[in-house]
Amino acid sequence: MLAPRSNESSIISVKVSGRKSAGLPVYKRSLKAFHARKKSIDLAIRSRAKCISLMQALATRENPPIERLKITAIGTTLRTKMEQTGKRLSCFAQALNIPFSFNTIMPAFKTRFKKQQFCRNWLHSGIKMQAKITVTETWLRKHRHLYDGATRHPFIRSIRDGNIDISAFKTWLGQDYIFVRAFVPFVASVLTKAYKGSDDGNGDVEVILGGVAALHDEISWFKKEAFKWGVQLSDIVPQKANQEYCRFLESLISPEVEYTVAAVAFWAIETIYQESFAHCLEDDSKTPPELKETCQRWGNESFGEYCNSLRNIVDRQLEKGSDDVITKAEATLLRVLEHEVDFWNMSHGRT
Ligand SMILES: Cc1ncc(CNC=O)c(N)n1
Repeated sequence: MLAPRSNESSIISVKVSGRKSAGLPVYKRSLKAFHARKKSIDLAIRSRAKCISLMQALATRENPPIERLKITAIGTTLRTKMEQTGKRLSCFAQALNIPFSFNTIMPAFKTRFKKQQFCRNWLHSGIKMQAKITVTETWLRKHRHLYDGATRHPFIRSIRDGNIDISAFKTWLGQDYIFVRAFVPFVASVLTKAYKGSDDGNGDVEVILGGVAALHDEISWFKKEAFKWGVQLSDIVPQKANQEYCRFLESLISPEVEYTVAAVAFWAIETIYQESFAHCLEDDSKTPPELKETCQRWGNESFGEYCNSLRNIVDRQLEKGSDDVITKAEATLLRVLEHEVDFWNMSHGRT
């Protein structure tokens, strides 16, 4: 559900969406209501700047004092970006002594039109709109702890903080090359399942084909990068965690594994790298310059959009999946998360 309107006194819900700013009149009207000491108001604010001026206004208000400011950002952009915004706003609220909470929701939209329609309705109709929470959203909330373990691993943190041990990086590079080679037939099998398993009016095959194509370039990149760091790829022996992960991928190639289940694994595998490496590129990161290109490879925005397309595919499939398939798919997600954590541990030399 979208930022539920609270009936408690002085609780203000603010909704943030999109990059473009809402018409100023909406904002002015809301502020007027606020100055008139209405007990509860609901603002549709579409930019961080406006949130900040609102907070400044709230901080100087004495009667009645603000009890809590709740901001819900609706997902029209990348999760990591929204969370960054949340962090900044939270710091600001703290400085102003305003009790503050922030949360994000990311409803999936099938088309750009649907998204625009949603945002427009949302701005104008206040709280009446409800966004349906997707299955992936539910899972990520439920397994937040494990998910964060995979995307904010000490290995990733050490890149981000600029104190990574270069030998650990080289280990990761060599092992990941082997992983990516095993990933290719897996992705090809997802492509086959997409072709066979659905009527594909939604263009799943094309999205997945884009993934296959990118892997070709990725393998060349690994070779080039290995040469740069003096890593001899032909000598690499896959370590235990890597072997187990590759074996897991192979098990998913089987035709008995449903398209939905395999697609969930595919989405999760790509997204974990996207979120992990995007974290190393945030403004306040101290990632060493020589590792920036690696982080860019998975942390860039267009890879992020590709991950979102995969997520939409997965949510659409899950929406019509049987209970049995949904249960299997969730278990598969958990196994991917565990394998990813083990993979980072192995790279970090903590097996
Ligand atoms: C262990 C692991 N997980 C995910 C990825 C990202 N997908 C393809 O490159 C990767 N390269 N390695």
